[in-house]
Amino acid sequence: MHMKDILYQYNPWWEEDFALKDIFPREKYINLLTENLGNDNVLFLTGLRRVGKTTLMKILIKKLIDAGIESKFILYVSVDDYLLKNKNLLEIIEEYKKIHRLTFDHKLYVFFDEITYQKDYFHQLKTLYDKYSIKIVATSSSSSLLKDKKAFLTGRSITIEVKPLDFPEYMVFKDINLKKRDSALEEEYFKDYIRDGGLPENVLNPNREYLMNLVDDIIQKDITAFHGIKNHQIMRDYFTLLMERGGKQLSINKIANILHISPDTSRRYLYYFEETFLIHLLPRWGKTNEKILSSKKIYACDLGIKYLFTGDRDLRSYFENYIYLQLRNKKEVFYLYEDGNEIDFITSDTILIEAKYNAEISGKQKALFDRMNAKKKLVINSVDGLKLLAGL
Ligand SMILES: Nc1ncnc2c1ncn2[C@@H]1O[C@H](COP(=O)(O)OP(=O)(O)OP(=O)(O)O)[C@@H](O)[C@H]1O
Repeated sequence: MHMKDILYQYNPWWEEDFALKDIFPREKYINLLTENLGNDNVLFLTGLRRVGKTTLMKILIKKLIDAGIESKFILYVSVDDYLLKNKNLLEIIEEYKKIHRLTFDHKLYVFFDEITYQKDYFHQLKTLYDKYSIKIVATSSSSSLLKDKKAFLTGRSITIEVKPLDFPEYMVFKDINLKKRDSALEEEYFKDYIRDGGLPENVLNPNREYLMNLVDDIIQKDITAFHGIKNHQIMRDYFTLLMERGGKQLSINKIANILHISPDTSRRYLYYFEETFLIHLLPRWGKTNEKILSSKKIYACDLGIKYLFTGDRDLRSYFENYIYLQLRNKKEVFYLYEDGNEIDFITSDTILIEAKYNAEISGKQKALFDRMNAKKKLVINSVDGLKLLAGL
């Protein structure tokens, strides 16, 4: 297949009206992305596989077309396409220029999906950035591949992490509209949300096998194959252990012992999970040294995935995990641990947050809570209480 034909397939709007079917808008992200379309920065979208990055790109493309941008000035390519394996970004752009006889006097909008599949994508992006009047939007499902290389575009790139649907978005996707305030019903729906999680396809059509295959695929393609690890099963076992330890301080050594691997290997594997967004690690609040040496707490990327591995035996742990996901990227966040007592979260601007689903804060914890000099102190113990997070 010629590259020209491939590009035509990826960009149906060059020839016909472009419509998006059965897509729910995710206003928060769309507003944030639209705000960033106007500037020259390279816009990176990261996040877990299947979380909806490509869909957001397509929504942006539709917005541009609806705003009157001529469709030939918009290019979308999935860089991990097998047929484009031997083509670099500059060659793709050259072909695109040829197709539309573009001279680059016009501003172009170029969307590269899964950009990190190109080995030296950052050099190529920099060349494109320096050479043309071009707005580049790119996605990646690996945090570290972006982190290492973004230095080439210092001050000229913005990264937005797309997260699984939160509970209000879940309700929209499920077409549930609680007209009257009904806390009891809301709690029930939240239990459904815990089971389904926030991955769009799984919310629309819940299926354990889908989530299991997704986790397996990420472990297989993005971890074992990518890092040359031969034992796939050990990574599955590792991930199961991580899910079971959700919300707890993680001991790299204990996991190393259980899996019969060295502590160094255990640490390395842990970061592989983190870079695929399958898990998130929360550092301890304190002096720099303490922060580095203390164990981190672990959270799942998605409640549905956590549910797959641990079932519904501890709703409180899901609630805490949910709060972590809401705080993530909004604030720099840590956990607080002092004299054997723990407060779930403290933000860098000293907001204390304790997740206590259907329970009261314990006496010792309360003492620590009261003793801390903090800007705000929140105990969240119900789904209704989650609204307190909106104001942060
Ligand atoms: N806003 C949405 N409304 C309806 N369905 C959605 C929405 N966002 C994502 N989906 C569905 O979820 C699935 C995954 O979405 P998408 O391909 O955009 O994710 P992705 O993050 O780009 O995945 P990958 O990293 O694997 O390429 C698709 O089937 C898509 O239709």
